[in-house]
Amino acid sequence: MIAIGSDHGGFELKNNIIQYLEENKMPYKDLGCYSTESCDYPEFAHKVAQSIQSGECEKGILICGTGIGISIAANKNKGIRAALCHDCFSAEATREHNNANVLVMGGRVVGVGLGLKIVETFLSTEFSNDERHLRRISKIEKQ
Ligand SMILES: O=C(CO)[C@H](O)[C@H](O)COP(=O)(O)O
Repeated sequence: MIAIGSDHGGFELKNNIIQYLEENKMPYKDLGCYSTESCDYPEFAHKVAQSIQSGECEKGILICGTGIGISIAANKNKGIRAALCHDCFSAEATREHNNANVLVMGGRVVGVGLGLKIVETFLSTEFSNDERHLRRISKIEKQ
């Protein structure tokens, strides 16, 4: 299950991603926001983080205007490795190297075409399980 959330700045891209997930029969949970009305991104970062921490969702996708604020907020939650990616190379590398469990994008930064390609790359790339990456991730967890 994929948890997805955004503020008003990411609302449109979130809707496009939801359409992509539905077309590809990928189960998801939409944790808001539900309109373009101005709202506060930490709320949605926290909801997505909680759904992963509880084990209900395996991965998450978060979008705000830039992707910056919502990734800062998401990364304050234990066990959350949220990666702000605006290119496919980073989306692939963050899965392979960091075992990132949340993809973050800026709805005012990327267009729909690139955004969906980044989602596809992130969701289809496995963690390498390499010893050096596991060691580094465990150091993050201890901080
Ligand atoms: O990108 C963001 C946080 O990093 C927000 O989406 C952005 O700050 C919202 O701005 P505004 O309230 O002016 O629409």
